[in-house]
Amino acid sequence: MSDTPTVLDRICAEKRKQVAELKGRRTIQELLKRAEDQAPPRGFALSMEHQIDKIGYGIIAEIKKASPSAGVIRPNFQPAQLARAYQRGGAACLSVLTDQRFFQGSDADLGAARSACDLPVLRKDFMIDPYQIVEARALGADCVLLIVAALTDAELEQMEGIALGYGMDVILEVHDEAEMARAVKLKSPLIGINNRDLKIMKTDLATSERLVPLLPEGKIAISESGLEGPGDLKRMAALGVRRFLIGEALMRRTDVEQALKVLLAGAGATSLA
Ligand SMILES: O=C(O)c1ccccc1NCC(=O)[C@H](O)[C@H](O)COP(=O)(O)O
Repeated sequence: MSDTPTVLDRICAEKRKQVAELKGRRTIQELLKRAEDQAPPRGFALSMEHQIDKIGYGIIAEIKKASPSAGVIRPNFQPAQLARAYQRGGAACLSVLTDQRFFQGSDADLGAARSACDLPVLRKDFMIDPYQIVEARALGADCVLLIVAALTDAELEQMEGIALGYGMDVILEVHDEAEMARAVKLKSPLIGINNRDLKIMKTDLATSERLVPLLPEGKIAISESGLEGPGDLKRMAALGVRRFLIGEALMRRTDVEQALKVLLAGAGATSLA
């Protein structure tokens, strides 16, 4: 075992510093008040259900300017425009990266994207403290993602409980069998299977192929990362997977509405009117 910190270790260490600093600037009481003042969550899981009923796929389309694995992906980055285009293109939900240091995102990106459309929004960040869950709701987020590899069982349970208490949905992200065994003990049915190994930054769709058949009854797979073309969606659909988190492949295209429509049509989606 190497002691060299992985990318995920570095991101989480940085996040701990940021959250400690944020707590000094904005008290949890202020955040709780702001979270209470928000309109109710838009129903993230439900929106995927509806879109699967309508067109056969529930796509979480991601708004991400840059990433540790790819550097800057989309220099001309306009979250509100992208959100509207994704909605027209057939997305069920949005994922908005709010991490600044590694993804060049911001909380303002989430607000701009959510206000520009009717889609439910995942606050895509690295959640290491319950404070960030309250903050996500205070920003208007409809869903949070918890990376099982980054949290203890007690932390997962606590953060999931806070999010579900707000009526938000929770995606529990796993990358191997041991993480999946921990995730399925929690309440949320949404299990995000990340095809990207966050330790070595390699993507392999075989991860979904290996893990999806192990999911217990009642749990729902979302295949995440490295999905590029219609063939990838069909390959996953053969496993029964209909929910996908897709970022880079769409963000690299000038016209993301058209790119999403082409992706869906190529994968056999129906009635994309
Ligand atoms: O995308 C990265 O390079 C990355 C690196 C370290 C931690 C997380 C990372 N990505 C976050 C994501 O969840 C992806 O943006 C999402 O699954 C979409 O992936 P893709 O379609 O491959 O952009």
